[in-house]
Amino acid sequence: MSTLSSSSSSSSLFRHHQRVTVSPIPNRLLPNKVSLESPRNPYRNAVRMQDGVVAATAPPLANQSPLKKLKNGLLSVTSSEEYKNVAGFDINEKESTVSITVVGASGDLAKKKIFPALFALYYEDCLPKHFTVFGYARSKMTDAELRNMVSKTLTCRIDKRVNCSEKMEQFLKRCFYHSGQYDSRENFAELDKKLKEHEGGRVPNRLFYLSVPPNIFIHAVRCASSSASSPNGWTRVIVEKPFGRDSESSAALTRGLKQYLVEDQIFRIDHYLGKELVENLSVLRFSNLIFEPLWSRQYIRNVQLIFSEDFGTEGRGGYFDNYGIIRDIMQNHLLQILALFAMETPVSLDAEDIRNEKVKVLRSMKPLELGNVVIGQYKSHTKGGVTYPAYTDDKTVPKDSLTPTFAAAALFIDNARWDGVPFLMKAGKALHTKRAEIRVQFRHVPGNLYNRNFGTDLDRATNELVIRVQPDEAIYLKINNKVPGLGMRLDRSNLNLHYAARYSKEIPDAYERLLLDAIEGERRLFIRSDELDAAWELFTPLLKELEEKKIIPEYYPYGSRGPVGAHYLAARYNVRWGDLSAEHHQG
Ligand SMILES: NC(=O)C1=CN([C@@H]2O[C@H](COP(=O)(O)OP(=O)(O)OC[C@H]3O[C@@H](n4cnc5c(N)ncnc54)[C@H](OP(=O)(O)O)[C@@H]3O)[C@@H](O)[C@H]2O)C=CC1
Ligand SMILES: O=C1O[C@H](COP(=O)(O)O)[C@@H](O)[C@H](O)[C@H]1O
Repeated sequence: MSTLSSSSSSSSLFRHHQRVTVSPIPNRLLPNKVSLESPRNPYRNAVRMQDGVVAATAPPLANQSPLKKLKNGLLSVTSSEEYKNVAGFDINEKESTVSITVVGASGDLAKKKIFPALFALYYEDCLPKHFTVFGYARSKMTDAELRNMVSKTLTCRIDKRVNCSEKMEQFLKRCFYHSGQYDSRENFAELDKKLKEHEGGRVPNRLFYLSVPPNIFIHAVRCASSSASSPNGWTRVIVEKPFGRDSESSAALTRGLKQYLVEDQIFRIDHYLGKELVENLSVLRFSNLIFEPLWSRQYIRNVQLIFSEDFGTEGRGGYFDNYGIIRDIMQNHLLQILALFAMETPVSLDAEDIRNEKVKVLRSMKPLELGNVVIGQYKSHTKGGVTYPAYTDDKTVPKDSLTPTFAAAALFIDNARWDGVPFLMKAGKALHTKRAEIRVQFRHVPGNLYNRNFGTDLDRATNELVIRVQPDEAIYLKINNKVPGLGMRLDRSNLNLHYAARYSKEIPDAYERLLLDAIEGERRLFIRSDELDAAWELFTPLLKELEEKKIIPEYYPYGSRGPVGAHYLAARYNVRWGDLSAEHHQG
């Protein structure tokens, strides 16, 4: 491992102009754009001086320039100023701290996802040395009551239970609460005072997580930015969806946020981008030779993006009825996956390069047409003596609601790579199974020598790549092979990367990755405002038409496979939904 040595053991590294030698870490070994202190920097301990001062090796903060200064493989500097110039890192920098304020801490998302994710990061030693978590909401609570509430939802990973309860206690001691109104500058100023006490004179960095209903976003941002933003560190705000309900309301939200924040401070979260297999999509495409050459209209017949849940909107009907499944899942989660799937190779893994490519895909797409969409709504169903409710049985949902709980759509990308390839999306609640997957169906083999072995149904013989995002993460490729023996019978088999079998490590929750990224200022997995605008442009005309024409959804029984209309839609493009074929269980 690379080491770092100093010619003196003095605690002040450059006090006497002593010469410091720093052995470089080859660029190729460093992860893309991580900060020195990042837990994702595998060399962070290697560059820590014995006296506790962090001295950076040349990369990653500096570009190639320090390498020019290398002599016998060592970087040589004489002063902190010179060090700062070559390494891009101020060795005398004051220690910093991160305060994470969960706005809406009494709510469902905070309890279910945000606090548990923060604890998991703490357990994994991924949070900075100095950090504090603050809950902020209107509910009256003491610090002890917050800790008690939070403690109920913290869990230890199955594969990592060592010291878990001690770690939980240590984590809870770092959690505090402040009760206040979301539109009160005074209340945020009180929060600011408390944050300062905990920051103890270090450079304060502040992250606000807006885990409140969307009508509160702007009030909270106004008050947080004017009364509780960091004076000399960074201030970032994570915003939860929904980002509006159409182009106009989304643009208004963006304008509102940008009155108080610059784009770089806004972290619009789409938690599907934090899922392991969605993150893996780019690795699969761009670090294997075998996929990218096939990744176009020349070899791909259709792409299917499928989301289903085996439960209804229970408990969230009030929110859901104003949005429906198209806004809840398709316009964000599935469209984001589509953009990552279809984008051209980005210039680099930098956030802006990736987001530039995603925007290009979205802007190359045609807005959805009503004729290419099927909507459904679940109705009550009795099975095995149990009666499952209809969507409209929810007391918070109007009895005559036409809000879709299911939708299927065909989308097209008008560019050279994807011209004519249907991208089919399907999303639904209260279906027979819970699953999210990407299915890529390849074209038939031209002049296939084995055609007669497949009978008349050539679709059965096409290769299909399945990326199962959840549950039971897997990537498998359906291929044709010969059944062993003297005859010539063909079979379908899966080349299967089954994560549970391949890796014993538990897969982190999406919120862990995204929170860590926000703390580190990594924007790659967050939605930029132009991406959001482009996404809404595709869906807004359709959503308006559905509502204006009061299109009646096709009713499907709770727990079923959804409306039959979805099959007709797919058939129009010569597609069969891969998740419904008899074989898909093999995966
Ligand atoms: N829950 C989930 O699984 C998901 C949620 N989201 C989004 O995350 C955000 C938070 O979600 P969730 O925790 O479920 O939301 P909640 O409805 O639980 O609201 C969070 C907190 O906000 C405050 N609040 C609620 N309603 C109002 C109101 N009308 N006026 C003022 N304050 C209010 C309450 O705190 P208090 O009364 O103490 O101030 C509540 O505890 C929302 O934007 C949601 O759309 C996104 C994806 C999934
Ligand atoms: O954003 C949302 O996602 C959840 C599904 O998330 P998952 O990580 O559990 O797959 C969905 O239930 C909810 O309606 C939607 O708002």
